[in-house]
Amino acid sequence: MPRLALSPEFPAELSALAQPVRRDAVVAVRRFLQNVSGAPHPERVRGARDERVATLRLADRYRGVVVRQRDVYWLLTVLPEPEAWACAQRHRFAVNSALGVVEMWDAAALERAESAIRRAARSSRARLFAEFCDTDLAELGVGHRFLPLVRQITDELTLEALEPLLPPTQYAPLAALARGESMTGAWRELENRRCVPAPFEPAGGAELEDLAAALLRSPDRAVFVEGPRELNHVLDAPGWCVFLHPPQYRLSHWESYERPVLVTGGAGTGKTLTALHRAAHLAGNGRGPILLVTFSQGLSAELSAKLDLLIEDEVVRKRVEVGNVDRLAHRIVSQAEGRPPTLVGAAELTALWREAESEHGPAFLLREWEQVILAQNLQTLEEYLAAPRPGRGVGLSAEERTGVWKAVGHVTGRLAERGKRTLLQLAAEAATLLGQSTGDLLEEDEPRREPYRHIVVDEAQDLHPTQWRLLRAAVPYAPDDLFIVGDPHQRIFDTRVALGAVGIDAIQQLLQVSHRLPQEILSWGVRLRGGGPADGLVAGVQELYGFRATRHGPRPMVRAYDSPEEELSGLVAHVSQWMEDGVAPGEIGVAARTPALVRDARALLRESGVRVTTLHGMKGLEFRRVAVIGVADGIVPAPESLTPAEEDPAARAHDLQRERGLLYVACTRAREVLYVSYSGRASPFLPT
Ligand SMILES: Nc1ncnc2c1ncn2[C@@H]1O[C@H](COP(=O)(O)OP(=O)(O)OP(=O)(O)O)[C@@H](O)[C@H]1O
Repeated sequence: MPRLALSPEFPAELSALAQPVRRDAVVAVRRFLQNVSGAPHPERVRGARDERVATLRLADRYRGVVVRQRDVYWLLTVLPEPEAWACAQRHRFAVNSALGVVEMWDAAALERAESAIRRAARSSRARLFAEFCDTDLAELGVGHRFLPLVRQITDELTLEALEPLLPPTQYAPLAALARGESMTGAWRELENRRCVPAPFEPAGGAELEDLAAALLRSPDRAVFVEGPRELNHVLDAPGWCVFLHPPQYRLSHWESYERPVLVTGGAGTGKTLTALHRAAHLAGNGRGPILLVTFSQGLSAELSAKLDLLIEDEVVRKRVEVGNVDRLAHRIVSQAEGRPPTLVGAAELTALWREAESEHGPAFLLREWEQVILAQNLQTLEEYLAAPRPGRGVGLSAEERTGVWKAVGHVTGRLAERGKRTLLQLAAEAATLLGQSTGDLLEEDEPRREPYRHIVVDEAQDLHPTQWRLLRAAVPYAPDDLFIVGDPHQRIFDTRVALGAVGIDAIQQLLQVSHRLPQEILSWGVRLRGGGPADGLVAGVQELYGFRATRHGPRPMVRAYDSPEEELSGLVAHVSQWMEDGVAPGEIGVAARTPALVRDARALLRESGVRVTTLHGMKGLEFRRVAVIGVADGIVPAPESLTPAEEDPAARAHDLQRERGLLYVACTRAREVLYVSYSGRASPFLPT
């Protein structure tokens, strides 16, 4: 029986074929896999640069290109016959000598580039890698086939021009050396291309010839399918279900982490996908129930649907509960009290703060309560008097603090009398309940402190310290207890907490390549965000430096209009054009800062079926094309959400940063096209 592996390009190319061709091709691949009569035979290709390459006739005038070694077949692509033969002739394959992963490159194109580089090198004595001997380069996996070419490279620009032609595992360490990094730095770059953590130590040349073993070390490039069911899954599921990029794969499939893990990374670097795959991986191991939490109910529904696609086995899928922290808190408190808790509304809460007759306003008091008192879980006035007040710009004397404490006492007292609570109070109570011996609560014979064996957290940047305490209490300290992903630059709420401060001593990992954004939107977005550091999650601050994309696309369109009416007409015209271009309504997202603008845009686009939401509502979503409207001075930042500078300048600076983050989040949802508009004066956040 042949062993069949598919490349990530194959399902995508197959689905682009006309339906009858696709159907025939699927049948042919299935027959080939099962080795039954009518299965296509591998046919050698005359003039192929690599003698292991063959083609399979998959449909009338269509062929698959395969690389064959013994009983293993790696199916790369499906193309009309002439193109399939040309593809088969052009490519070469090898095993990287440092990582043991598979490499593939267009040798015909590289040969042409090589002769041009040789000609150019004759007129220059400079050689980019002169200071590195062959042994150094070999240690970095630079293959003997590439070495003569590498020796001719005179400067960094020539190397950059070769990027699309070289296998990434060849280019990455060379680019690092060219940037002036040490051998260690170059090795680190190379290591980042590794999916499977086990080191590769070839004992002899045989391993470098073993393509099948190399494919097993390259799950980003090849997936083995055992039978028709698995084949269908690979062909039908979205690409991200099957193929992860090396850092995503490594992080999500790591056997076991001794300590909690925090993965940070810019917009579209695959944090959510990594979290989903980690949850699926843990579920597959079956060591106990898993909670996958995210910020909101809406996002948890999206995550749940994605997990359904990712995990086929129902039993395994049932091991993962998907939810948000508020719901978890609600459930724990309901179970303990025997009935659902009643929540207080925002207007009632504001009225209570007013009633407290403090010299400070309701907004100030609410922040002080949430950001200082609840955040640090302060239980007594003495604790409050001694507590630091990070992020609060106005100092409070002991007398003033006593006044605030009294106001908080008034509000919490009234709430208790009315049997009402805020969501954060609920989270705090749930954490306390879990901290007690909760045998009764969880209806267990054996008292235990937690309902989950693993917790995976998405959108971690916006969780409040109280919510972190709840999560910490909901999973015992053990290997693989917490796997957390987030991006401090996308924070859109007021909480900033270093995980260490809430008892989560996490190992930090970074994802740096955005697979959603084209470079043009990413660069513009980074300028919009201010490029400045963000704090929270990790101790200290985190920079956006080093964040990059792999694709190019059009630059964001920024359009100025004379009036709000014209701006809305402009929006409708653009959205209509996109739909005429063939973009499905579900692939278009429209966002604005204010509910009024959202209402107006919704009314105009009602028939179209596109999603229109607030900037907040864009969190965690993704669209092919995105329009953000009303990015005008006086709307973004929203004046009413800014603390007056005279009241608290530090809080105002935080507010501005949060508003910036909000716009950044909305703009970085676009996979292809970003359109931004305003009427009147542009928002001060827009890059010039
Ligand atoms: N391995 C992959 N295969 C296919 N597409 C991918 C892969 N990784 C990332 N992408 C693309 O990038 C998008 C972003 O992934 P994901 O939502 O996981 O990123 P994120 O880091 O959580 O983003 P954000 O923080 O901006 O919400 C995916 O929806 C997909 O389009």
